[in-house]
Amino acid sequence: MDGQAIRVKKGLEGVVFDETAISEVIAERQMLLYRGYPVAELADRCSFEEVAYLLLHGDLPDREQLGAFCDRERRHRPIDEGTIALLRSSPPGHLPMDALRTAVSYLGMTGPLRGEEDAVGIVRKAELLLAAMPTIVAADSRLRKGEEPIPPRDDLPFSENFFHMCFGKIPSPELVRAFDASLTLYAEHGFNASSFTARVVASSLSDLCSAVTAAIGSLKGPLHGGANEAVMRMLVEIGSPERARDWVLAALADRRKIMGFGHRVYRSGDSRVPTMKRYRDRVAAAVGDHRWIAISDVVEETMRERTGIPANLDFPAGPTYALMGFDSALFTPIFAMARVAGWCAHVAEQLASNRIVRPLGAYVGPPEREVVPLEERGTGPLP
Ligand SMILES: CC(=O)SCCNC(=O)CCNC(=O)[C@H](O)C(C)(C)COP(=O)(O)OP(=O)(O)OC[C@H]1O[C@@H](n2cnc3c(N)ncnc32)[C@H](O)[C@@H]1OP(=O)(O)O
Ligand SMILES: O=C([O-])CC(=O)C(=O)O
Repeated sequence: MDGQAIRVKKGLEGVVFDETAISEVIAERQMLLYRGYPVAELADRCSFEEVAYLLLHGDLPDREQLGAFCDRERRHRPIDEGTIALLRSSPPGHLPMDALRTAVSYLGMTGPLRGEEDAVGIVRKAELLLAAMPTIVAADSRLRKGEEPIPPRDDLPFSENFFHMCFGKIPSPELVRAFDASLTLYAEHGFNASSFTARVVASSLSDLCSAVTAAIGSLKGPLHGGANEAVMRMLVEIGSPERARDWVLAALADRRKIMGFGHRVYRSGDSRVPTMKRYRDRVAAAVGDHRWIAISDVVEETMRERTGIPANLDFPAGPTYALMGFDSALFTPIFAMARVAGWCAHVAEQLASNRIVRPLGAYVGPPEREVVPLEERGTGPLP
């Protein structure tokens, strides 16, 4: 490389990859804006449908626009027999994130989601994915338990309908509101690993379902979206507030990462945590179960004292979903159901001003060497 010193940016830390008008993370103010609007205000004042519209279409909808958007979303909730058959044939004990990834990939071979992309058509396709993903997640969650899928209803808002498809009933408005707000908080977050993945795939002019399939794969990892499930496994393993401090100290002594803590961009606190905690606490009060909060408080206090590393969104979100009755294996698929709005907005933005993503690597392997023919390499029989 012209003899110049190369500085490798592991994990692309601090690298500005492109411009974006979708969201702004202002870490020093613990602030997150979606297209200029503070996410805490969006979570409190808007439905997830309004927020998804904002991310995909660029501004908050008026009533007419929202009505038309919700009509389209409700119309596209049912999934086809092929997708259901695919879920039915998934191996027993499979992970819901694997089922979701496979089903979205399958959708890319079918009907209106098939084919090439342009920045405008992509938003219509995004609406189809937004509508279909909850149906896939709910159907798979029931099939995994040996239960029949419950078809979506077209007379219910997004969050109510998801509860209906998972449980056959809708919980109290308090729980539905908290769930809806959590979707808003999860919907978008700049150039995080999964959104970056979606943009990289889109940059080769691949199709939307390929980009979203890859993004789901990226989200699944415990350093990213998979952390909300890992948080719950940790809280269950700790079991009681009395055991929490020693558990954390032992994990830190083993140099293990504590799930739901730390962030590449926020160093002094995740903008979304205060809002998510507020909803978590309301849900705990509504269901009368404060066990996970009591353990969480000790974990957080011990982390603050020993490392100064603050919690991220996954820390309060995981136990909130558990209190709502969801299996922990569903937490990351729920994250994906929300983040698909952000992923698709990123794919559209990438395509609107595309250049293929192609960074460099600093080669550290063997220097140039001559190829020795196989007959001269060792003495064993030739295959
Ligand atoms: C919605 C989301 O996706 S938010 C992220 C969810 N992920 C998690 O909660 C998983 C746990 N957290 C982590 O693994 C990390 O903090 C990440 C992946 C989020 C960020 O990673 P990075 O920016 O690369 O930070 P990095 O891992 O270098 O951490 C810096 C230092 O803090 C420590 N640290 C960071 N997070 C944690 C943690 N959760 N527990 C213990 N120590 C931690 C690291 O060990 C490292 O210490 P060192 O300098 O002594 O080696
Ligand atoms: O921004 C990140 O790196 C991870 C995160 O919080 C998110 O994707 O919501």
